[in-house]
Amino acid sequence: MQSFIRLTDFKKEELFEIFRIADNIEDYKGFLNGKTVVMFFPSSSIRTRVSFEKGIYLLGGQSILFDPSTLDKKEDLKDVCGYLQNWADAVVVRYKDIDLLDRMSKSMNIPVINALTDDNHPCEMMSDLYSLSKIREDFLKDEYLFVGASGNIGKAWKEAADAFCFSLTQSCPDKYSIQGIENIADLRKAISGKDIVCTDSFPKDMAQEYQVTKELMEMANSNAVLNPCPPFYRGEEVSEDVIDSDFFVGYEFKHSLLKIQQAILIYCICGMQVMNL
Ligand SMILES: NC(=O)OP(=O)(O)O
Repeated sequence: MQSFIRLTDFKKEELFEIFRIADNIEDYKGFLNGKTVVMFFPSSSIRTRVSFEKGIYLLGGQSILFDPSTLDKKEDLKDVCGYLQNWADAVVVRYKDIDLLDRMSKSMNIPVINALTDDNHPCEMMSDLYSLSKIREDFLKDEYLFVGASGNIGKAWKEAADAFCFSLTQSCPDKYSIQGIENIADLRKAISGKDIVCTDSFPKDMAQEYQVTKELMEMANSNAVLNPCPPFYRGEEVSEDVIDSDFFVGYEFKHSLLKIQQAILIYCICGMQVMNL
């Protein structure tokens, strides 16, 4: 078993193995029969939680949901985990502090799967890249642009670029730049030559200057796509017209969350054994 906390904990071929499991998800029917996945999600999560719950149900498993504040008990986390592993086969955690996930992983012999922290969002990145792998000629040769401030989604894109080795540029005021990525503060210059434009909600002082519009997307490479991280806000980081245009990859793009999160659970519970199935 292996936890799924950072993409950079995995070799590229291991991440592609998760894609392979997702491609063949029908072969894993009943994989979670008799198994329980304990999930910690705040009420704000819609997409990640629904797709995890549905994915566990379709694999024959049971999910039990707690609010993440349950992990803030006075009881030592090691003791919570020591008991939990008696009945759970994996845990899925959305929590601000990634250190808590690392501590849970060290305290249990079951996988801990990161469903968003203040540092990253590895399941969402895997789903986006899997979806892109299906619609782009070679998604690793595309030029990626992240429009937004340093935050969990921007850092998640950097982590994904490091793990999969693709080219990523950021566009934001210099004060919001992410260490280790080129920042082109002028969005008009930054978008030129890009294939995949990603956004996150951003601080109010970025709103107008950095709003991705249809006119701006027309300055990117032909066949460029806009992949905003939901929840996105029309009229803030993205214009109404760009969301209603063909540049927006659409709601169905996130359909892959279901398969990919199922594949992550399978991979993490089985580890290398799945490669021999
Ligand atoms: N993007 C994302 O993680 O969506 P939810 O917060 O709705 O799960």
